[in-house]
Amino acid sequence: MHLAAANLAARRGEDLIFEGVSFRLESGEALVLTGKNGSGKSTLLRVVAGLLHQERGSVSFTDAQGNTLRRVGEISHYLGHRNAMKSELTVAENLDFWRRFLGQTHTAVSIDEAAEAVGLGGITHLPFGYLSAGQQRRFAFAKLLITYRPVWILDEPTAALDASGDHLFAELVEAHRRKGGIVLAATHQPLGLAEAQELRMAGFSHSGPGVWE
Ligand SMILES: Nc1ncnc2c1ncn2[C@@H]1O[C@H](COP(=O)(O)OP(=O)(O)OP(=O)(O)O)[C@@H](O)[C@H]1O
Repeated sequence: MHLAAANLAARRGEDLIFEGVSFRLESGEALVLTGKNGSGKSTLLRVVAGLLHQERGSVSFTDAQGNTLRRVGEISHYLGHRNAMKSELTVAENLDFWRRFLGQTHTAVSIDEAAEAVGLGGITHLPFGYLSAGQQRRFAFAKLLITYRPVWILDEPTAALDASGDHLFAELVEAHRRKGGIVLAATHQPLGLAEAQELRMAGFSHSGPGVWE
């Protein structure tokens, strides 16, 4: 199983944000995107997730049987800057929506188990909007657990977390990797992942002549 990107370029509006980005992640591997604000980390994640069209290049996922899929979003969890939860619904209602939307799999855990896994068992009856920013982010991680997807695409996943949340996040990601999962994450802070590769996004200012033409 592997996730591959070849010679990717992406444009936002009129501007080419990056070009020539390639990587290959095998089962259990993680790639961390770093770089200054505006360097294109979120853009690359969104291209891989299929939420933005690339200007050039390709993204593909090949499963353990050797079948190759171009629509990587179909086998990925995407966690953006926002948590994709409705404030007025309870945590349980939000997670139940996502479980039905994403489709249940035999390897998924229950909503209560997912809440326990993120250290917040017993409060899934509360409206999502009542929770603190860190609690909301933890429940966004719970979404990654209720349906199995081999690829996790995470945009600044630990931004709102305290130290124990950071540790918990690292444990969840490492457990996913031990099961063969692949992780692609953008971050400004260390994520505590073992042997993660790093791709430093340079942004357009380092992309060389001709990029703006
Ligand atoms: N919808 C949009 N239309 C036009 N330009 C955009 C749009 N979204 C982002 N950009 C531009 O694309 C560039 C890359 O943005 P992106 O969000 O990918 O950067 P980033 O590395 O994730 O930044 P940060 O670290 O601040 O999250 C920035 O210059 C940004 O202004």
